[in-house]
Amino acid sequence: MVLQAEEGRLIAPSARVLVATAVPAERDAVARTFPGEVIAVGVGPARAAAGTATALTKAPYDLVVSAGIGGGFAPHAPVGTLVVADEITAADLGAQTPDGFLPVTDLGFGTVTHLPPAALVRQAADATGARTGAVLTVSTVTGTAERADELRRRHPTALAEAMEGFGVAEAAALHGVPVLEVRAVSNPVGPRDRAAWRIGEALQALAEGFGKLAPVLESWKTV
Ligand SMILES: O=C(O)c1cccc(C(=O)CC[C@H]2O[C@@H](n3cnc4c(=O)[nH]cnc43)[C@H](O)[C@@H]2O)c1
Repeated sequence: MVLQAEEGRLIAPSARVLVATAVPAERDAVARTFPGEVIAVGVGPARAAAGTATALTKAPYDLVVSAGIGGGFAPHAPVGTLVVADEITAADLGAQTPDGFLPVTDLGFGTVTHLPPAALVRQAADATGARTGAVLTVSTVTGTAERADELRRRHPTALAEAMEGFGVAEAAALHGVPVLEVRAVSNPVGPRDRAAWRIGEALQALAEGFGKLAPVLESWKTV
């Protein structure tokens, strides 16, 4: 590790951290309290993967963070809760069969889960008071109680769902960079009620969370 001199002391340089959100409102909420690089890559796993991969080809990073608002699974992740993913799982990447859903890995392809570094997950949760659990990536926002129950059954540790984490994680993995996902809950996962989404409350929780997370992220190193 290269050390920098500051006022006669040797200090480790800050980790280079890239935070990827879906939309500009999320980017601006994170940027209010986090001084590192924050980009809005678009909604959904494909845009997230493409945008993150493009950023990673332009500059080196030590860590990539997928961040934004998300749906929370009741009763463990109510609106306003901050969730740090200990597992980032693509919940709808696979095949439907008469006997149920098969993840793409059961078909002999790719991966459906990325694991953020456990020590970083713990430090992030300790610093922010966030809950830790699986964050699911979906291409279709859950809109019925039946679908929410199916996801709960298939992913018993899931706390939240969103639409970008797995795409960000795939891009990070291709570049050999560790990944983290942080979500502030704006709505319950379940029957669609867009008017009930508490976006302002979630963006505030996201900003406050990143203020507490900043020293953890900046001091985090794999070596
Ligand atoms: O309308 C606004 O002002 C506004 C401000 C910030 C964000 C939004 C979004 O619509 C963000 C979409 C983004 O949110 C994630 N999300 C939120 N809830 C869920 C959910 O229940 N299931 C899946 N994804 C959810 C998702 O990552 C979207 O990209 C609007």
